[in-house]
Amino acid sequence: MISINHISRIYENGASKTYALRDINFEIEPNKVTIILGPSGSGKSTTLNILGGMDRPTSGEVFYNQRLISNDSDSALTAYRRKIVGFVFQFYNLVSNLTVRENIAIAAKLNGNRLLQVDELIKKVGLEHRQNNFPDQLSGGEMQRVAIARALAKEPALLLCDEPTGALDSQTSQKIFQLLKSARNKKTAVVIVTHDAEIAPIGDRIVHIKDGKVSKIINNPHPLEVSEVNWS
Ligand SMILES: Nc1ncnc2c1ncn2[C@@H]1O[C@H](COP(=O)(O)OP(=O)(O)OP(=O)(O)O)[C@@H](O)[C@H]1O
Repeated sequence: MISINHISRIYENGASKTYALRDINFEIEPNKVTIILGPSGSGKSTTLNILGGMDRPTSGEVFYNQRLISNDSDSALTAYRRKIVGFVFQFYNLVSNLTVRENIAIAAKLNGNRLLQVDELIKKVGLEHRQNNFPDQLSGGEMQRVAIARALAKEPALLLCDEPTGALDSQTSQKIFQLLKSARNKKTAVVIVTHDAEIAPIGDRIVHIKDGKVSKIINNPHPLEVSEVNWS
């Protein structure tokens, strides 16, 4: 579904250059959870931003369903982001003056989805009892569940998650990862960025990034259940 071919990304600030990514290659497929694993500063967020059409590589190509998107115009890239990509960030990014239900409904409406689906989504993330609350009345785990429901309201082909449990305790993290794993399907690829090697084996594919390079790719035909991870 997505091919990343020889991507490099150099940040230039005045005379200084940072080589955030150096010639990386990998594929993302639907019905799979791809984990991008690496230490701080290795280039994970830069990779995710390029996958999500929020940034362009300095060189190399990104294909979505065989179509070259890395040379797209700003408006074409915005359309790709709107139609294809759902984002889940570490710090939720909810609209603070909208309720749980409204945060999800607005995403569903923007994408022309049926209102009925809002109920399904609220149920899926287990927030029926919180649907009329505002974000500042929720726990971190609950806010992240709203963010996931909001991302899923798009029925995205690509669900991109940047350290989705970075601010959460381990018990809450387990529930969030279970939810994210269950989001993959024939149409949806799930990509999760993490620095936590313990979590990586839940992925169907693990892309190790180090110093802006892919150091190895592991295809994992028997991914761990979230409950099998060492959460201590
Ligand atoms: N806008 C920018 N300008 C200059 N350098 C940048 C910029 N964004 C990222 N970098 C640098 O690029 C490299 C990769 O950054 P990136 O954020 O992709 O890493 P990361 O693996 O996501 O790190 P973390 O886990 O700490 O978020 C780092 O050296 C970082 O300092």
